[in-house]
Amino acid sequence: MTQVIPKVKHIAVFLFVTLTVLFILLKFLHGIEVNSSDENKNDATRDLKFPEDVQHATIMLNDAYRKIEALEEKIISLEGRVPKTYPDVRFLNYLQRKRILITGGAGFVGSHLVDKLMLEGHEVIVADNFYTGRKLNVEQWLGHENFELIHHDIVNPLYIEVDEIYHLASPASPPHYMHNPVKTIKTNTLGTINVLGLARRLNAKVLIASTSEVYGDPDIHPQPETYWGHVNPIGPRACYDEGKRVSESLTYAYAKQENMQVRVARIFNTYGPKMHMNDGRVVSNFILQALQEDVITVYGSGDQTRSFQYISDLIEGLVMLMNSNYSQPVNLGNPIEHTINEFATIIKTLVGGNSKVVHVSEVEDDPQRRRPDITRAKKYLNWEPKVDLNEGLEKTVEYFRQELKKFKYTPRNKFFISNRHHP
Ligand SMILES: O=C(O)[C@H]1O[C@H](OP(=O)(O)OP(=O)(O)OC[C@H]2O[C@@H](n3ccc(=O)[nH]c3=O)[C@H](O)[C@@H]2O)[C@H](O)[C@@H](O)[C@@H]1O
Repeated sequence: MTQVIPKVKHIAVFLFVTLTVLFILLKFLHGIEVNSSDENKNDATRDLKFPEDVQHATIMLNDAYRKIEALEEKIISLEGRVPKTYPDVRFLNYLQRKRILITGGAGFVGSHLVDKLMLEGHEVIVADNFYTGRKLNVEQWLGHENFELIHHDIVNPLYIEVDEIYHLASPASPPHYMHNPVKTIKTNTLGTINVLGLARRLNAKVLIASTSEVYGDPDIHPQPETYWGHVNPIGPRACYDEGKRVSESLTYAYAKQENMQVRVARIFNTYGPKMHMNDGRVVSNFILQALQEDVITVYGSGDQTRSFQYISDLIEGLVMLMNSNYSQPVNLGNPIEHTINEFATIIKTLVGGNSKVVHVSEVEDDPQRRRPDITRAKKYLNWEPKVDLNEGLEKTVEYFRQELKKFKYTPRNKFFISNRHHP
């Protein structure tokens, strides 16, 4: 028995020591665990911070993308507005090169004249109030050393130095000139006085753009320049018809009194690319209506007639008249005449599609027949139109087709919304 007790004592001591070691070991291990879980906690905290960083970086990246996109757009728009290369212009020495002012040079006719005179090597200054003209029309010349664009309303005097002046400033489409008849009269009276005054001061040659509308609703057919016309002086078209008649009167009064060199072009219905989508005249209306399979609107019976000339023929005629020695009025137009009904069929056939021709109410004082007698132009300028109606219309249809891709046209509201950003 005495031998058993020490054995038990030994076992108890052994157990005590073992348990104590185990306890210390466990304690130690627990300590490690606690520490390592703290470290994990720190890692976790770091993990929590990381998404914030990513979020922040993403915001910055998106911001950078937006800025790059804006810059790219700006570059595209600048490249579009200021071409790196200009069309080749002829070189003229200082004796041949003229400095030419075109009032209304950003309009339909004016901008085509700009192209011709620039290509010939002259210096061209355009003065336009952008009432119906558009910078877009002369965009290809912006920045060219021979070209200058002035935002100026010719109702106010203009003081510059030039050798020749083409005075084209005036709204020309009936809905445009009737929209603000007083302004139309001012442009054709005060505007013409300012132009003639400038020409007198500079001893410059001046060409005034007049119109077939000075013949009004003619009772002589076709119309020679010697015909005095049949105009209602108080009708809705009077602002334009009478405005242009006064413009002509002023021109010949100045010429006689001040011994000036003047030219007067009586322009008949003209069409072609660069016409405003919202021009409102028959050519642009019918083409746009046909292209969009909308109804083709004939005003009145459609038996009234017009004779249509292509823009390049007119431009050639204007320059030939300016360069001639002939100072009396000259008709510039195509003598091939069509009724408006025939014209609707021509457009329908050319464009195709399923547009219906509808007759709507007639326009007050609408001239019933119009066709130029171009004997004078042939004799004194050796000019006659060259472009066939179908050929000219094909180019014009193609132009409007492209315009429709760029703009949404809403004829009812008479405005259109750009599909692309215009600066
Ligand atoms: O170019 C000319 O000689 C002159 O004539 C035009 O006047 P207008 O001939 O009445 O021009 P449009 O508006 O094109 O009208 C031509 C004919 O088509 C008709 N029309 C016009 C638009 C339309 O949608 N439907 C339609 O039947 C008119 O009633 C008119 O009988 C312009 O007023 C002038 O700028 C220009 O000087």
